[in-house]
Amino acid sequence: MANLKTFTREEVAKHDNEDDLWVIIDAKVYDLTKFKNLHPGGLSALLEEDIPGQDATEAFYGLHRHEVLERPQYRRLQIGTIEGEEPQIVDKINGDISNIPYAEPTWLTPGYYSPYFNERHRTFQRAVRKFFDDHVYPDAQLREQDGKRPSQEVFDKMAEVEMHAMRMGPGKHLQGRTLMNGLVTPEEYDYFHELILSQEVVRCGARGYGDGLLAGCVIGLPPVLNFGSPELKARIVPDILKGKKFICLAVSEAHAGSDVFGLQTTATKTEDGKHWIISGNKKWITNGVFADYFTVGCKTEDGFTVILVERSEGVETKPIKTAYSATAGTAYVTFDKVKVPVENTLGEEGGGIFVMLSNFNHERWVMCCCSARSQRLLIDECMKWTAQRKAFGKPLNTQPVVRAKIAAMIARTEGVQAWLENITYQMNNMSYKEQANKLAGQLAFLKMYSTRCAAESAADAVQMFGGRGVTQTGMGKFIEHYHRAVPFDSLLGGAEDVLADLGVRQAMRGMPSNARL
Ligand code: HEM
Repeated sequence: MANLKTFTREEVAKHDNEDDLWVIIDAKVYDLTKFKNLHPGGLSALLEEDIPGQDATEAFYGLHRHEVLERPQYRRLQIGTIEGEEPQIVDKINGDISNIPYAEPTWLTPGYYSPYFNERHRTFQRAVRKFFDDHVYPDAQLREQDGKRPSQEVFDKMAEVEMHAMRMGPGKHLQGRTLMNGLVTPEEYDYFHELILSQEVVRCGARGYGDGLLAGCVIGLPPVLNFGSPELKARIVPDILKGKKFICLAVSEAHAGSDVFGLQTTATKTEDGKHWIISGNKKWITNGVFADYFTVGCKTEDGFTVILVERSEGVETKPIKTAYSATAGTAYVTFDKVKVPVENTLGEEGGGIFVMLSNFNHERWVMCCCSARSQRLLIDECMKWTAQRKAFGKPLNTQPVVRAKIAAMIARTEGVQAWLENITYQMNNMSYKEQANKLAGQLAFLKMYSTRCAAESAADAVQMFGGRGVTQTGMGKFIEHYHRAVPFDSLLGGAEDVLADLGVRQAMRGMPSNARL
């Protein structure tokens, strides 16, 4: 921007035709003469009577995201600014808090208080957000499009600040590590820190990439950490937490999803009792395409057993095409007589249900963190869009029906986050066993409720964006993506109806036998 000049509006007005075409956008002057034939929106749009030589700010923001002007190839088109005027619309600043009302949870909104988050959490949040904006967001936008695995540099950067370890939650695995360059100690790291981390991941607005960013590890590694032998852990965990090796959870099958007793993958012992022989298939396995390790639910003589399988002879993975990007590495996995040492058994033989159940609460809570945060993106997008987009001569947000949709969206999002923070506070104060007893129902309800809210808000957002809400590029690109990907959240970790029923059955078990109306 070294050669920018200043112009008066009168000077700009002289460049008002096809061969000499300038416009003003937010006090910046653009020369579109050479660009006009390359303009993706066509030449005629630039020659409408109120555009050449004039202020096109309103017309531009009704049709383009601000990020268009941030792209280097378009930034070059700016030749100057208007004398005595300052641009009002700012570029994205990495690490910034959104100033759009309700686009951040209250604890991040200036002037509000929180009983849960302290200054240390806030410092941590600022660093994590800056980290994601600097190192993850650009990769997310690329990979969600090309479907390749998240870049190794991103995994490496995350490992430098111990993010892979932090995403496993508070616990022994953090001991001796320097977390986020020392901004939080392993002893003080709590579930609110983890909530922050999980929620910042989601801000990339790229759902497949979010899962590609080692969601498989978040659900597949805890059984190893909690139930693996010390030797097994010493051998595989360090490389996984460094982002060099990848692990996934392989439970659901073509034959059975939530119904673990219906699983058909079998593990039988060799005659000498030293190995398992595993055969069967697993479906919808997040990160399976690039995983080195598989935490596998198997049918065994004693019932259901969880076994760690390493990628080896007889293991094959094929990508499954889903509604979101291949960057998540969603796989169909087949095990054909795979030989696995019995030392890779996680927990007791026949005790797989306990291993799985102990994982479910944390897994569902992480999903709630993500779902709650992702709904903020809808608010951010819809508040901006309905303010800058005009229909029938007025901004969309002058229509009561649009405001009613936004109201419902905000109310749902605030409700979900408040409930989530309450549960997180319980988790910080309960033992793991108490959590299993008291929070399974709460989390089942919250997850079911959150994903229903998300789907309703996504559908409302599409209505507000119209055709752009179903278009993969341009103004509505995040809405289209969200609306397409939101069913994932409603299925992972248990379908909504299954979770709802689980919660009610738990509540029924807690009914006092002498209760009467
Ligand atoms: C610096 C100036 C401009 C640049 C760099 C630019 C760039 C672009 C780009 C990249 C697109 C593709 C859609 C997207 O990615 O959002 C687009 C679409 C479009 N642009 Fe521009 N544009 C500029 C100015 C204008 C102006 C002044 C108008 C006049 C109103 C205009 C009208 C349109 C229209 C009608 C579309 C199609 C929108 C759609 O498909 O929804 N553009 N422009």
